[in-house]
Formats: sequence, C-alpha cells, structure tokens
Amino acid sequence: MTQLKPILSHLDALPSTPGKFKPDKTSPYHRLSRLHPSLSPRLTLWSFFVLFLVILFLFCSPPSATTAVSNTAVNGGKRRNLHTAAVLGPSLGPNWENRVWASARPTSKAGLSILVTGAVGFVGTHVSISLKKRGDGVVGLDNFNSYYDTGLKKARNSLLQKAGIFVVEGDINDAALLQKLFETAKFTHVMHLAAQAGVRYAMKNPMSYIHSNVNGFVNLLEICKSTNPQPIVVWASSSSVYGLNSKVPFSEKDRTDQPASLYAATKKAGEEIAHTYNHIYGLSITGLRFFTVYGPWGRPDMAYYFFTKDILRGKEIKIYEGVDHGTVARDFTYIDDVVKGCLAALDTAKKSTGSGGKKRGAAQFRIYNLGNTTPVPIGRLVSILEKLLMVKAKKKVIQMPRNGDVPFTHANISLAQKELGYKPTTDLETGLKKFVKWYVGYYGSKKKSSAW
Ligand SMILES: O=C(O)[C@H]1O[C@H](OP(=O)(O)OP(=O)(O)OC[C@H]2O[C@@H](n3ccc(=O)[nH]c3=O)[C@H](O)[C@@H]2O)[C@H](O)[C@@H](O)[C@@H]1O
Repeated sequence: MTQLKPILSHLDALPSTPGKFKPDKTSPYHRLSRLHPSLSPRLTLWSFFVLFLVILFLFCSPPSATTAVSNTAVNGGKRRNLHTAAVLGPSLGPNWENRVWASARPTSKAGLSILVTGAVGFVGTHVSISLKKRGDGVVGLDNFNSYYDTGLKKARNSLLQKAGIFVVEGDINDAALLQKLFETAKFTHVMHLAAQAGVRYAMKNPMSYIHSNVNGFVNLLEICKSTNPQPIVVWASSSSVYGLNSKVPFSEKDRTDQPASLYAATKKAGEEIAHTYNHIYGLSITGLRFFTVYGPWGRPDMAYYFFTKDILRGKEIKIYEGVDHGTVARDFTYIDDVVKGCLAALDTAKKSTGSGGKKRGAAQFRIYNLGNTTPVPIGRLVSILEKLLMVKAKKKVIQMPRNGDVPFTHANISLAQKELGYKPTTDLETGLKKFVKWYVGYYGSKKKSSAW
C-alpha cells in the first residue's frame, strides 16, 4: 500500500499548467478542511452543550402532523437517523423553522433565496458553498442515502454547516416536508441536484432511479407549481441523454431518444416532465446536462475516484475499450467550471409566470450542455493518475461490458457559452491534480486512513 504523505510533496513539486492551477488558500474549502476533523476542545464543549439543549427541546415538544407524515414517507417508511437529532430533529418545531428561515435569508441586497436539493452530494456541496459565499440564502435538502460512503456525505455536511448552510435531512419524495419547507422560507429559486446517480448501478437497483429521478422530481415540481409565487427551477440532467448518438460533438438540438441506461432514461424522462410543468403551470425551468463532473469532494462510485483508490492499493483496474479496440472517452468537466455554469443558469433565468398552480403566461424553458469540449480517452485518464500518484497502475484492458456505459461523450457548449457566458477553463491534468491533492489530504488524516 502506497504511503499518502509523500504524494503531497510530489504534487507541490510538479509544474502547474501555466495560469491554471493555483492552490487557493483563501477558498472556503481550504479553510474549512483545516478545521476538519479535529475541532478545538472549547468548540466540542459548546457543541455538547448546544446538543443537550436541542435534545431537551426535542423531547419536550410533541411531534407535529407534518412529522408523522414525513417519517413514513421518507425512504419508504425507514427514515434514516443519521443526523436526525442534530440536523432535522423528530419535530419540525420552531427551532427547525428558525434555522430554515435564517439559512434561507440572503446576506447580500440582491441575493437569492435557494433550496438546494442533494446538498451534501458532490455538485450540491460545491454549488451551495459558492452561492452562500456570494451572499445568497441557501437551505440544503438531502436524504443522506447510503449509495456511497455516508462518512463522506457527513464530512461535506460539516463544510456546509461551517459555511452557515442548514441542511435538512429528508427525501424529495416527502411532500409534507417539502410543503413545510416552502411555507417556512420564501424560496425564489430551487437548484435541484438530488438524484440517484451512476450509470452502471441502474442494473443493480433500477427502482432507486425511478424513486428519485422520476417520482421525486415530480413531487418537487408539484410543490413548486403550487407555491405562490412559484420559484425558478434549475436542475441537473445529464450528458447520458445523448445515449448511443454517434454525431459529435453533442448539441442540444440532437436527438435524445436512444438512451443506453435506465439512468439516462430517467434523466430524459425528467426533461420531458420538466417541459410538461413548464407548459401547463408556467414554471421557469432550466435543465443542465452535466458531462462527467469530477474534482475534490467527488463521488467514490466514479472511475477517476475508485481508480485512484485502487492504484494506491495496488489493485487491478479495468480499462474499458470499445468494439474493435475502439477508444472509450469522456468529456471530463471540472467541478469549478460546472459550478459557474449552475450559478449563471440561476442568474439568467426569467421568473416563473404562474402562481398557486395556475399559469399566467408562457414561461422560460431551457436546456444547456455543461461540458468541457475535450474528450479524453480512459487510458489517458489513468496515465495522468499514475504520474500524479507516482504509482504504476495494474491495468487490465477489457471490452466495455453491456452495463449502460456509452463509448464516448463530447459536448458542444456554444449555446451555454452564448446565453450563460459559460467557459470551462480547467483541463483534465490540472483538475485531477487538485482532486489528488484533496484525496491525499482527506484520506491521509488519521481518522480516515483505514477507509481509503
Ligand atoms: O456525464 C454524465 O452524464 C454522467 O457522468 C458519469 O458517468 P460516466 O461518464 O460513465 O462516469 P464514470 O462512471 O466515472 O466512468 C468514466 C469512464 O470510465 C469508464 N470505466 C468505468 C469503470 C471501469 O471500471 N472502467 C472504465 O473504463 C467508463 O466506461 C467511462 O467511459 C456519472 O457517473 C453520471 O452520474 C453522470 O450523469
């Protein structure tokens, strides 16, 4: 097993891509990650005291009707207790309402008030922190599901808490909870990033995709359309909707009716559902097709992440190739570029026209590709990782299994460039260097050294 510490000094010694990689010591992530995971003893004492008061309060207040509904609705009746006492609480009482209200309040004059679903997810965390940093009010919603390491989700939640963002533990399928959230805060925008992610997992657990990406989305839009005034909705679709298309680069005008995975099919369904709500109720909706987003605090189920883990452990990795030894490639897009695209989509969106479930005029409906425009073969991804990690990978090249993967993705971003001012600036080598630096720092800490 490779030692993680020497990799850090090796990374610092590596030449940076001119003008691109600057370790940002002033970024909130940097400052916050220094605090994490060992809090000062004074802070710990205070935390215990506050926790004691919260528990006392929760035990003294009767459970509300909303809670009774939400407790059975979330996760099919099995509400996860992960943060229940500290974050949501068994009762959505005045304390909970105050926290939602305070977190939703913008700190800048022109700030937005945004509900971010999937807030402790990879993109959700980065987007939420960026919004908060510029003065928007942000409330997170996340079900903390165990699709991948919940420890990582908890760590992301700590970042959000330290940035002053309150994350409610709950599911987008929980209508009563959503209702309560919209009654408590007057959200101007919803950034919908909650989803069952991952292309290959759809063969193992198909229903989870229907639950989150179809049912959950409809549930959320139902609340949005009934709210008065209706919020603006921006949500995450996926490059996977281009499915088996062979015309490149993928343009928003291209067909999207031949998905290769159930994941892609549910994202495509989401786009059609969004259109319906826009058409019938006047909701302003923007869908963003993300192209293989990667970076610090990323998703452990994604290839760049588990390749890093397996290379460091000396475990064999499988590199997929297409028919006749064809190259499999992805238009890997760095998280900071995607965050800029998300913020631009929120900022350029026009208001919804309806209110209280009634349409009052045509509303904006948009779809944009957020990619990098430079597809990189998986073999090249692995050689960049080998260089950064100073370890030769044990590679096995195999034909891509029939698991829902597509051979390549390549975004045409001219529409996003024109209308959102979207302009990705991070190449894969630069972005992976930032990811590896984070990875080594995160798993190198004493607490998690056994987990990597
Ligand atoms: O762009 C998107 O829309 C999608 O991007 C990723 O999906 P994917 O591009 O398949 O990302 P990975 O699962 O990280 O795979 C990256 C590449 O590595 C390849 N791969 C994966 C696994 C493996 O063992 N070997 C291997 O070569 C895949 O075929 C793919 O070309 C995300 O996982 C999806 O949630 C997202 O919606």
